[in-house]
Amino acid sequence: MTRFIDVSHQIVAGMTTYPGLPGPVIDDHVSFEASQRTYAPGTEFNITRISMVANTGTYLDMPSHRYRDGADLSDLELEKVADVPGVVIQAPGREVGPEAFDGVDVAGRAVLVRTGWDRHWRTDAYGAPEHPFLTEAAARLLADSGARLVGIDSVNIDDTSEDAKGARPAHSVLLAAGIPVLEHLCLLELLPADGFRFFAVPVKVQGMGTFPVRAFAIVGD
Ligand SMILES: N[C@@H](CC(=O)c1ccccc1NC=O)C(=O)O
Repeated sequence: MTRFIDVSHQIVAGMTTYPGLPGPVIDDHVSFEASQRTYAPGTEFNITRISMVANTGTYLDMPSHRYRDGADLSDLELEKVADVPGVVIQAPGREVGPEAFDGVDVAGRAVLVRTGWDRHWRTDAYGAPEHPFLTEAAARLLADSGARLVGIDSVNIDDTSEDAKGARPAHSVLLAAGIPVLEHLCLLELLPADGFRFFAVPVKVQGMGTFPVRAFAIVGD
C-alpha cells in the first residue's frame, strides 16, 4: 500500500522560521462577507493574502539564493525535486562530515540528513548557533558523488556560529553544483532509510531563489 509521509513544517501567521527574519502575515484580500455582493445569495468566496519572506517554513534554496547569475525557481528542473529516490542519513552530532555518508550510494538521490534538530522548532533553541550543519568536505563529497537534492532538518545547512566567520561553504558548494538545498525539514524519523520517493516542489516564480515547499515521501507502491 502507498503511504504519504509529510516532512514539512506548518506555516503559521507570525511564526519565526529563521531568527532575524520576519514571520508571515496572513489576512483576507477579499473576505467571505465582502465577496457576497458579487455573488448569488448563499454563494461566497474567500481570497487570502500572505506576506512573507521567501525563507519561511520548510523551503528550497536555488542557486540564485547564493549566486547572482544562478538558476532561480523558474529554472528548476522537476527531475531534481519530484519523484526522486531518497535516502536518510542519521547524523546525531553537530558537525556532519563526509564520514556520515560512508557506504551510502547518494548518486541521483535526494539525500536527507536527519539530525533531530527539528525538536527545537518554534523555540529559541532552534536558531541557536549550536545547530547541526554539513561541513564543506561533506558538501563536496555529495556534489562530487552526484547527489540530486540535499536536505537537512536544521535551521541552516551551514554553520552559522561565530567560528564560521560568515562563510557558507555547504550552500556555496551545493548550489554552485546546481544541487538544490532544503532546510527546516522535520519528522525524518518517520522515513525508512531508503526505498522511498521524495518530493519538494516550490512554485515557479521568476527572480526568486528560495520558496516554501510541501516536502513529502511516498513509501510503497
Ligand atoms: N541562508 C543564508 C542567508 C540568510 O539566512 C540571510 C541572507 C540575507 C539576509 C538575512 C539572512 N538571514 C537572516 O537574517 C545564510 O545561511 O546565511
